[in-house]
Order: sequence, then structure tokens, then C-alpha cells
Amino acid sequence: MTIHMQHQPFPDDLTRYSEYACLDLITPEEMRRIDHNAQSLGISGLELMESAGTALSLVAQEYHAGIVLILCGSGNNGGDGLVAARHMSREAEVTVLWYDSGHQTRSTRRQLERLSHCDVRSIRFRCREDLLHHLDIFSKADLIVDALLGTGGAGTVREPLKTCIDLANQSQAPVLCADLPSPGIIPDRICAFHRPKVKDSEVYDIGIPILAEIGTGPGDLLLMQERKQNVHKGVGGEILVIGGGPYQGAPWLSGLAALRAGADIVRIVTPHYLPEPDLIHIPTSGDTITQNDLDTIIPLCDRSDVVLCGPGLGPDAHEVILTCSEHVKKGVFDADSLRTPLPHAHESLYTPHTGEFTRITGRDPGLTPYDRAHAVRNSDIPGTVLLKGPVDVISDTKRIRFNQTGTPAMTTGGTGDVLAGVCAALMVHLSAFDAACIGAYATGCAGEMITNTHGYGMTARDLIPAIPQVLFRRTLEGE
Ligand SMILES: NC(=O)C1=CN([C@@H]2O[C@H](COP(=O)(O)OP(=O)(O)OC[C@H]3O[C@@H](n4cnc5c(N)ncnc54)[C@H](O)[C@@H]3O)[C@@H](O)[C@H]2O)[C@@H](O)CC1
Ligand SMILES: Nc1ncnc2c1ncn2[C@@H]1O[C@H](COP(=O)(O)OP(=O)(O)O)[C@@H](O)[C@H]1O
Ligand SMILES: [K+]
Repeated sequence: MTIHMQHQPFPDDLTRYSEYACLDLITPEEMRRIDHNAQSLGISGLELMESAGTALSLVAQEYHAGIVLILCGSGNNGGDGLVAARHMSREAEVTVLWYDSGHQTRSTRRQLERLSHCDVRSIRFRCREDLLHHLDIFSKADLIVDALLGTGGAGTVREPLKTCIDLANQSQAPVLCADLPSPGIIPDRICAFHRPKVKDSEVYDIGIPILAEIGTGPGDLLLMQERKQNVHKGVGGEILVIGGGPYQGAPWLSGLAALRAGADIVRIVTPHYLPEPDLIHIPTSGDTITQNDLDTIIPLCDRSDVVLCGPGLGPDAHEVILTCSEHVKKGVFDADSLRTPLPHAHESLYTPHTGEFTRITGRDPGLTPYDRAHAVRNSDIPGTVLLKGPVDVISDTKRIRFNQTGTPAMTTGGTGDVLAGVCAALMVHLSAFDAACIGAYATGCAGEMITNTHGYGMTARDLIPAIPQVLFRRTLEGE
């Protein structure tokens, strides 16, 4: 999997940011995101695995076991077990029972090769019968290490791992689990890496930089779902953009950006028609959006997956937005819809820049990402906030994320409209928080690409064709 390397250092002292890292249980998807981001910050999967296996071996040695049996699956969890075996070979009589599924991960295969140079007994099993030849090993072990399934386990456990787990449970030996217990195994202790995945885990650091967790990165793109083959028209989502009036181009930029970020149908309710064959124009009665247009707009809000309100709207249509927002399932509120009283949908994403944030909260968010994160966290805005700037700050009431991508060339007018359109399209399938993180990351990456070719001559329009290259090209490479 090609890993896109990130370079720019964080423009603040990160030692103050540990409060923004999540400390409670995390999901396998979140751990995969963090792992991938750590690798994009220059720490290889093998190095992470070496740290994990070392931690595992140190905990295993606390048992002072004479005979250790390490059960290894064919994924990277198994790799952790193989590393631990190599580190424990002098301390105990170590036997590794490793599952040869035929598609071991590259890292785990590397660990197995290294083990062949160690004084460790290594036995391959491929089916249930292979295991039944080694019942004595289970009965003689003083300690069993469970490195069969970690965060990649899914669904009910298939053979021969099922039998392996049953044999481990039937033995007298305590079971030490790598990262999290394989489903059904009875743990004595759980040695979790970086963050706990299940409760009652002991957590060991494996050297993952805090920025891999509190920052956006290529790992965030893993949250984008692959489309199945038999999809129907509209699966990419129907987006409605409500905007325009004083400004003509803004809603069109948002609409085109939404299409480029994966939306299938994009309708633009705006007074001014611009000839864009890919977008559906819904005309308004006058040259600004007024109450007279509600009969047209409300049914469109009801049928759209996500509604983006605000691009180019001007200050006079706020009442209309407040009325429409009651009919909106998932709403993105940008630009001129960021006025008090704040409109809100069932699920809302607000995308203010500094001036708009000050206007809706009455507080200047400050300059450093630290202060801006505090300001967003302490604002009582009811939803997810993406506070734009040199470092974007994304926060829902629980989590905080910082996005460093982008360049000063992006201060050109309209880049915020593009960002809002991207977030709207992503929100069809993702939460407001994940959509904002990926939207900010991708729009910034697109800005970096265009700055390389156009410098300060970049226009917001230039960003649009670069969006799918960031969102979809890397995912395809990742296959
Ligand atoms: N860079 C990384 O990704 C790192 C991963 N680490 C370890 O790697 C683990 C994640 O590794 P993977 O993502 O490779 O996944 P796992 O090693 O957890 O399991 C994936 C393997 O199990 C099989 N499998 C999945 N569900 C199954 C089921 N229900 N029955 C039978 N077999 C099943 C899959 O076919 C695959 O071969 C973490 O839990 C952690 O222990 C650590 O080494 C830290 C670094
Ligand atoms: N100095 C900067 N460095 C990097 N990215 C920036 C910088 N200034 C702004 N951006 C990004 O450019 C976009 C600007 O959006 P916004 O301020 O809403 O512009 P506008 O409202 O003029 O369209 C945001 O995505 C923001 O993250
Ligand atoms: K495990």
C-alpha cells in the first residue's frame, strides 16, 4: 500500500496537545486510521510491529513461565506474536504455532523469516487436524500468548482458529492477549497497543506520534467506503445547494466540488443561471432568495441527502435558511448562513472562517491551533464545527482534529465554497465529523497540488478537478 508521506512540522508546541488525544476505547477503524497516519509520518509498519511485539514480550516475561506457547494468526496480530517469540527465546522454551492461511501479511511473513534464525520451535498449522497433532503443547504450556486475531478480526471465528481458541481455553495456562482478545478466548491479561480496544486492557505505547491521532492524514481516507458493483443511480447521494444572490459563482463552485467529491445529483437553488451541464439549476422567483421560494425549496430539502446552505447567499435570506433547516436531515452551513440564530439540521456541520466564528459566537478564536481548538470546544455550537485557517480545527462535542494541509495561496476567494461542497458530498455516507476531517484534508491536498503548478495564480475553480485525484486515486492505489 503506497503511503503518502507528510512533511510540514506542526506550527505549535505539541507537548500542550495531549489533552486533545482520545483516551477511552477506540474502534478498529480508528486504530487503522492512526496506524496509517503514523506510517505517513515516517514510522514503518514493521517498526510499529517491533514495538508492539517488544511490549508483548515484556508483559509475557512477568509470568516467569518456563514453557511458552505463542498462537499466531496470519495477519499483523500474528506478527506481534512472532516478534515476541524472537524476544523471549532466551528467557523460556518458546513454541510458535502459526496459521498458514496462504495470505499472510507482508510484515508477518517477514517476522516468520526472522524467526527461522532463532532457537524457537515453529510449527505451522493449516487446518483443524494439524492442531489435533499438537494437543500436548497446549497441555504442557505455562503461558499461552493469543496473537491470533486483532483489530482485523471480523464476524464469527472461522476454523481452524476456532479450534485453536477452544484448545487454549481448555488448557490450564493463563492466556495473554495481543492487542485484544481473539473472539471467544478467555483472557488472563490484555496487552493493548497505543489505545485500548476493549475494557480491562493494559495499554502500552508503541511510539505512535500524537499527530497521527489528533491530525488528519492519508489514514483518514480509509474511512471512505468502496462502492459495491451492483450499486444503483443516486448511491453517491443527492445534494441541494441553497445560495447565490449577491454573489453568482459561489453556489456553482460548491455544486461542482460536491460532484467531484462523489455526489451523484447536485441541484442548485440560486437566482442566477450559469451554464453548467453537470448541475441542475432550480431558478428562484426574484434575484435574491426570499420566502416566496419556500414552496420550491422545502420539497427539495426533504428529498436531498445533504443540503448545503450559504455560498454567496448574502445577509438578507437568513429567515429563509432558518425555515428550510427544519426540513434538513444533514446540513452544511457555510458563509452567510453562519449568523445567529444559527440554523440547525438533524445533523449539522458549520464551516466558519475566523470572522464568521467571531460573528456567531461573539469570541475571537485566537491565532494558535491550541487556542482555536479551545474556542471551538467551549463554543455552544450544536453540531460539528470546522474552523478554517492555516491549520483547520475540526470538533464535534467530543473529538478534536487538526488539518495542516493547504497553502496560503488558498486565501483566494471561493476556496471555502469548494471545501463546503466537498464536505456536503462526503456527509452523504460519513458523519459530519469524519466528512469535515476528510473534506479539509482533501481540499488542502488539492490546494497543494494546484499551488505546485499555479502558485498564487490559483483560482478556486482550479481546485475542483484535483479533488477526486486526492479522494479516489490514493484509495485505488491502496488496494
Ligand atoms: N501497522 C499496523 O497495522 C500494526 C498492527 N498491529 C497489530 O496488527 C493487528 C491488526 O492486524 P490485521 O489488520 O492484519 O488483522 P488481524 O491480524 O487482526 O487479523 C486479520 C487476519 O485474520 C483473518 N480473519 C479476520 N476475521 C476472521 C475470522 N472471523 N475468523 C478467522 N479469521 C479471520 C483475516 O483473513 C486476516 O488474515 C492489530 O490488532 C495489532 O495487533 C501492531 O503490530 C501495530 C502495527
Ligand atoms: N494560510 C493558509 N494556509 C493554508 N490553508 C489556508 C490558509 N488560509 C486559508 N486556508 C484554507 O483555504 C480555505 C479558505 O476558506 P475561506 O476562508 O472560507 O475562504 P473563502 O471564504 O474566501 O472561500 C480553507 O479551506 C482554509 O483551510
Ligand atoms: K489477539
